[in-house]
Amino acid sequence: MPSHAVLTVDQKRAAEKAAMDGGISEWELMQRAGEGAADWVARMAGGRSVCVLCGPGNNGGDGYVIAESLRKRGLAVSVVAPKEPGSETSRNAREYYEGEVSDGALPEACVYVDCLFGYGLSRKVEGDFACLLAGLRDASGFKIAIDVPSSIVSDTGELLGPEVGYDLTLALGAWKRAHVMMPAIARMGVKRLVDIGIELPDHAPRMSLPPRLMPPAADAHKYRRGLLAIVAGEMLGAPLLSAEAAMRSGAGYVKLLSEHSHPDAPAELVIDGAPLPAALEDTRIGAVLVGPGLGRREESREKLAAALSARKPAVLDADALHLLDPSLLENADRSMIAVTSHEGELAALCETFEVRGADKIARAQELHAATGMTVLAKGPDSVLAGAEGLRFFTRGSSWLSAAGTGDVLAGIAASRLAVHGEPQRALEEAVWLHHEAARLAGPAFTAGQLAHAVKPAMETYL
Ligand SMILES: NC(=O)C1=CN([C@@H]2O[C@H](COP(=O)(O)OP(=O)(O)OC[C@H]3O[C@@H](n4cnc5c(N)ncnc54)[C@H](OP(=O)(O)O)[C@@H]3O)[C@@H](O)[C@H]2O)[C@@H](O)CC1
Ligand SMILES: Nc1ncnc2c1ncn2[C@@H]1O[C@H](COP(=O)(O)OP(=O)(O)O)[C@@H](O)[C@H]1O
Ligand SMILES: [K+]
Repeated sequence: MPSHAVLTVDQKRAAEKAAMDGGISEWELMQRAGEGAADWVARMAGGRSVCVLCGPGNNGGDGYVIAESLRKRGLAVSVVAPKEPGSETSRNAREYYEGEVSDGALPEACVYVDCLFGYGLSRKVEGDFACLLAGLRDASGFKIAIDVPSSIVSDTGELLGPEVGYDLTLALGAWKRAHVMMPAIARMGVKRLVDIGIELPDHAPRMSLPPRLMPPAADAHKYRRGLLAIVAGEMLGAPLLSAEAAMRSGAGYVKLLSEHSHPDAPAELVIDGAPLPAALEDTRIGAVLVGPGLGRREESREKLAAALSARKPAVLDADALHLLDPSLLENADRSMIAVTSHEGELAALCETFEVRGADKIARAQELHAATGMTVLAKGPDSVLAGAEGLRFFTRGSSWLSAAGTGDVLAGIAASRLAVHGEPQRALEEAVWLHHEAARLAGPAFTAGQLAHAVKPAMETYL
């Protein structure tokens, strides 16, 4: 089975070195990479012409192997290489390719394969390389990036040259950080992994895998399936959206803890008006959600304090993340807390807990390390940091960029937490269900419609 590890360049180089120390030559690895990529390119080309752009390093070496493989399959192939190969293995590859190589402008082709630079990109792309990439950006053919798009830094997703939009990106041997980070992923098109048969580190950060959900046990009842208590605050709409999603995500019983009446609340949502500390004493509560619509006043802080000192599995979202501070965490069971923060909330938490990570991945990881909470840093490049390590997700629908979709996510996560009590698993399941609900809801949905689509999304993973 291919590994789902997401590696830094150092980790990838170490894995390749270990394979070579084990007796596989670099040339053998390059042939595997090139042949595996050529299978995809041939499929996409469907007999049409292909142009391969080759750089001076091993990414360029892959390009010559791809070109030769396509040539042998009878395709019309052209190769452009502004500079001669510089490494021994890429020189082998250049000799292996029996066709013509030009160092001129980008020729016309139906499919372009970009092998200028892979994870070895070390500085701004300029001169002939930049001209070729600008030509590629403006060309109308199908564009395939090999390993990492040539203007993108593998470890950071940073752009160091012309911004080309690819249709397909083929990661060789392992996913790299750039394959999960914005803005890089927005330019990569569909992403696929080409297995080159090297062992990858067991405990590396990895892509999240689709969850496998279970129907309730034969002897289930509403409490055993999970009782979720949602703490209501100043604004009524947000916790109701969370509740709509939570009722469709597996919990057997969803309660809104609120001193106010909610005329718009659905009939199946129980409203408990008891004073909050007393309501939270119910030992049957499997999880608490606090934050959506909570407000940021002194009463809001008291509610958050009460929710945390109940020491139950909890999802913290929205206002709760602005109110949270080290003193509030003193009475809490941090290992049972799941946080769903967007960029602004993550920044606020990092400031409160003095976390200064260089990028989103580092911030999520360091916030988890500093607090013990399981942290989901949301967005098109959601990253989850918890006791089981880092998890990355493929990008969800951009229609999720609508008000209230975060309340829906928090409701799903809290519902899953009420079902099994495991924060990292709950957040992972929630992201998948959220993305699937968005896919099923199609374009231009409202947060309420998204919450309703969680029910059919559940079916996908049962
Ligand atoms: N190792 C293995 O086992 C396997 C590796 N594989 C493949 O190798 C790729 C990594 O290869 P790599 O390390 O040779 O780096 P690569 O991405 O080709 O670039 C380095 C070259 O580009 C140059 N250069 C950099 N930036 C530049 C710039 N802005 N402008 C101009 N030049 C620039 C740099 O030159 P220098 O900095 O030395 O001047 C050097 O010559 C990897 O992504 C995968 O595709 C697969 O075959 C599987 C097996
Ligand atoms: N462009 C996007 N592509 C994919 N997912 C997105 C995008 N923008 C937002 N999302 C997702 O939508 C949700 C928005 O949550 P949030 O910002 O808390 O919204 P709100 O506070 O209005 O409920 C998050 O789950 C986030 O990952
Ligand atoms: K490339």
